Amino acid sequence: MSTDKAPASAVKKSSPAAQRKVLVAVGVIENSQGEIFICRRGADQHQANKWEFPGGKVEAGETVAQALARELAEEIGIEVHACQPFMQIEHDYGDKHVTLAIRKVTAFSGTPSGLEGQPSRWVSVSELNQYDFPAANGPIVDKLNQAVSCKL
Ligand SMILES: Nc1nc2c([nH]c(=O)n2[C@@H]2O[C@H](COP(=O)(O)OP(=O)(O)OP(=O)(O)O)[C@@H](O)[C@H]2O)c(=O)[nH]1
Ligand SMILES: [Mg+2]
Repeated sequence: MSTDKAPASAVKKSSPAAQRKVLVAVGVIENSQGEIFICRRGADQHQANKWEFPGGKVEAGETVAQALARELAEEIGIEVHACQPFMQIEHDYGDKHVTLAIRKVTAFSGTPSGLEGQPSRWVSVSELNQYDFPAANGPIVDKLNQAVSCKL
């Protein structure tokens, strides 16, 4: 038997189930008028052409807040100064299982725009229901609407 093989532990690949699991940092960004910034996903992306709250996958060694700051700088050109936990959602799309770690961006600088060519806009919370979001996003839109209906 050959003895020059790497030990099994060194070549072990993560299971197919683990490979389709992703942790995603998602930013709910609000302006002084209470509007929320949303972007449209590309035609070649997962959940193609749906609207989203900007963000992306957390990379190895990053915290959610670090990933959020990196993604929002890359995708929409803002610098995040502070964020707060908003909610966490687990959703299985069949081809992919996502954990959305959603943060409310409470302080940022810069003017957000779609730096990757993606359509983007500020919309009032009551208008969010008119946009086609990925199925996982339903509870985010509901929670934002509940917060608005509680304001006097
Ligand atoms: N950014 C973002 N991703 C979402 C939302 N809702 C949702 O289900 N996702 C899912 O989260 C996953 C990762 O998001 P992403 O595609 O933005 O990741 P990324 O920026 O790192 O993209 P990349 O893979 O092109 O580098 C996708 O499967 C996407 O469908 C959302 O509101 N915002
Ligand atoms: Mg993204």
